[in-house]
Amino acid sequence: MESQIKKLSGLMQSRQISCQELTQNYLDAMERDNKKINAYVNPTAELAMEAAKAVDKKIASGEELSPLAGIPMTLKDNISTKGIETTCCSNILKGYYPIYNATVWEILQQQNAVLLGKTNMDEFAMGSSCETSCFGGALNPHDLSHVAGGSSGGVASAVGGNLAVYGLGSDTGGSIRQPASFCGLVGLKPTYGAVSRYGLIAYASSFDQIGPITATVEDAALVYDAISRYDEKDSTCRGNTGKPASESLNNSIKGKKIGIAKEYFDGIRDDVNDAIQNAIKVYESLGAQIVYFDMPSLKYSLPVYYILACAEASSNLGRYDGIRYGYRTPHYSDRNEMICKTRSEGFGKEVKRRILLGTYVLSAGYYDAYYKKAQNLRGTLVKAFQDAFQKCDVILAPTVPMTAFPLNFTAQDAVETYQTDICTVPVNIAGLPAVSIPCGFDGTGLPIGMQLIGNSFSEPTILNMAHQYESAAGNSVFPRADMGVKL
Ligand SMILES: NC(=O)C[C@H](N)C(=O)O
Repeated sequence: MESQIKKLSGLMQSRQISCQELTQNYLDAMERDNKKINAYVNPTAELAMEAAKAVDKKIASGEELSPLAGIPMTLKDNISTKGIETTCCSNILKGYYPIYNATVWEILQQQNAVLLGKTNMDEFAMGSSCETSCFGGALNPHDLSHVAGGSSGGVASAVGGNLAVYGLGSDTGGSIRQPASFCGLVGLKPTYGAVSRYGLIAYASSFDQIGPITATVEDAALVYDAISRYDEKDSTCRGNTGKPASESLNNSIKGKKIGIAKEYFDGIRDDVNDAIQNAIKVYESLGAQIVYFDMPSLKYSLPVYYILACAEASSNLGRYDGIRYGYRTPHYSDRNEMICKTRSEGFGKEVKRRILLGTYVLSAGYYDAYYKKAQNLRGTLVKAFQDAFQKCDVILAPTVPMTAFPLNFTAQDAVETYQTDICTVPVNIAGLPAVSIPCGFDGTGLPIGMQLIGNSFSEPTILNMAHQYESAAGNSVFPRADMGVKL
């Protein structure tokens, strides 16, 4: 599929459309369609037009610009934007205006990106449907009776509904890949440490990564190349020190080994399985070799993830106390009561559940039984992936065992919802990169996604494999919803 970023950049460079016209198209479409899908929680129309004006000036003066210059885009509402309200879609952060920018936003501003607004998400990124947002969930542009997914549901809803060309989300246990899969998009979760998280509001710091949600693989590669830079402000960040991913997309994949671990397919829906089997055939026709193996330790992924992520969340979210910023309860008699009431009133139900779970697994007496055991098993999973990459170049797996949930599905049973993260959490545990791409539809027309998982810093390889599939499978598996800006 043609890169949307390159196409629009070309139109602006050749003066067929100005950046102000393009941006206005998106703002008009947002005005008309955002109420249908609730993707944006904070549109930034004025700032967008200012940025667009500056881009038009630079184009007129002949300045050489990056392909991302003038491209209308969005940021998940947990990415700090100086002077622009950043809420994590939580009542406790309503009215919070960061005094500094996330590094990714600094980089994109330097590249003359045009921010259309901040998008919806599950509260503090905790959820798989976007429905834990204090603004109500973002809807799936392919079927408004279904969710966009989560937690970066607003980014996926906006890009899938043609209300942004691309967006940045964050992925702790699937939050970029799962909504991308639900909305028929490409979602890249980079290697832990490839992209700076400075200014990303923390959920679970040993898992969180920022990455793009886009309509095509080439777009994902272009955005990844722009943001994967070393940043001294994030001690876990080294950036991508290898070749740009966008330069490897057209490499032949003949002879590449694709690993299939049967555990990834346990309990997935038949139509999802069928779509992936078809994709495997496409890969075989491109000359790739399929290797099958077992990864029995994958079964520990869910408990390991939910124990460690909740433990880290309980610590990270300790900072919301009503003292320094964010919401403060209006009625209290002393400091303790103020903190207690602020947190009880400010956090939603799912966030409270995870803080309680995390505090429990870290408390004396339970630490060894849960937290320590989970840390040890994390090592086992890291090793299982290292062994797997002795046998193959990439692992192919479903992104989610099903397609987008109907509305309110996740409200019914928290544990059942956690289980739907079964295919996405393993790479976060091991710190690996993975890209989700569309590979078909279910019987009702909802998109199905599959993921390609690579070894650390192998983004060029997984994006090359994804791009080759995308080109061979054609537009039929890459749906565009009938709303927003028609390109
Ligand atoms: N944040 C994420 O990556 C989403 C995951 N479902 C979670 O709730 O933890």
